[in-house]
Amino acid sequence: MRSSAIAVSGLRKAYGDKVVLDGIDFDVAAGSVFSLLGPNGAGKTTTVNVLTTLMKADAGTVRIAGHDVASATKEVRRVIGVTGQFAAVDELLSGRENLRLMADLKRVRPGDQVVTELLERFDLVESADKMAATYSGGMRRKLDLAMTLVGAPQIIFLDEPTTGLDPRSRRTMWGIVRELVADGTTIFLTTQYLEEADQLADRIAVLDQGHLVAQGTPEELKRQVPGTHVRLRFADLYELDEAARVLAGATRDDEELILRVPSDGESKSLLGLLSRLDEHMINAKEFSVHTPDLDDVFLALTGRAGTERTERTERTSEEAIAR
Ligand SMILES: Nc1ncnc2c1ncn2[C@@H]1O[C@H](COP(=O)(O)OP(=O)(O)OP(=O)(O)O)[C@@H](O)[C@H]1O
Repeated sequence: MRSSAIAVSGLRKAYGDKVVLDGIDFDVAAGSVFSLLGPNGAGKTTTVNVLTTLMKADAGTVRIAGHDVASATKEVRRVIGVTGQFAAVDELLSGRENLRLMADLKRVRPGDQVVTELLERFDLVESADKMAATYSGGMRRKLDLAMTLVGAPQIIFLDEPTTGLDPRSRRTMWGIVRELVADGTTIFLTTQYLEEADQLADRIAVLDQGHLVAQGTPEELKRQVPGTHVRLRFADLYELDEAARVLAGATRDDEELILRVPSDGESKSLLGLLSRLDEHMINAKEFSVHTPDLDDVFLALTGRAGTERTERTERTSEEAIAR
């Protein structure tokens, strides 16, 4: 069995009378990616702050590489790297100077060599001597992460590393995370993006209103929600009624005019389903086969949609209004 890089037990934290973490427990195996998933304000940054010694917990214990965060702050700081939502990058320095400063602070030798390697690894060589203020958001995040890697920490905390990044920069970040894990680094990643956790994490914990409402591998979490189904959208309630009568075992959403029909998703079953609708002269406006994803998990666990879906829905309705 792999040793534990992070062990959290009974962690509690409140701001005044607002309880943000209400006794949470989890364990992260060394060399794995653990993702803490939760909507805005769920307490992800608070968790990172406690785990990285920046904030004291009200109760509970946290061990990082075996060291207690409350009593062995120095030892903990020696083995971790932290990339926060608010980048530690000094805008008035160049990328190279920022890295050099970090290498000096951490007394990493030979500093120049480490800096050159990181600039190359993060594809920042061309802009290395430009002021960081001129960098794009994606470049700044890369520089921030490169600075975190100076001194090769065993355990890295990434607090929403891709929030606000375009899809291409997000994928670059994912690639870097995968490389780090391949080298044996442990990653603690917070994210609002279900897809990100699904892509990167060995284990996921879902934080909601102070509690971890689920923990497991992405596959285990997906198993907690209804399986593959066909989703049909109709023009009006009359068509929905008709379809619901014809297709046994379907569940309906009257507001959205949607019918969900359990299915294995194979072409033969789909053809059968469509033929039945056609025989009864029922037309579906939309037709899709849906395999459960982490969005469904979040919805099933918390009764609310995940952030990505909320954004997507808002965008769709804005687009609809614009049209
Ligand atoms: N220093 C503070 N004093 C009072 N309340 C705070 C403080 N820091 C955070 N909070 C509140 O605690 C809750 C959790 O905040 P936290 O930043 O940990 O959430 P988060 O999951 O990281 O959210 P986000 O995705 O928006 O970064 C929020 O409601 C926040 O407003």
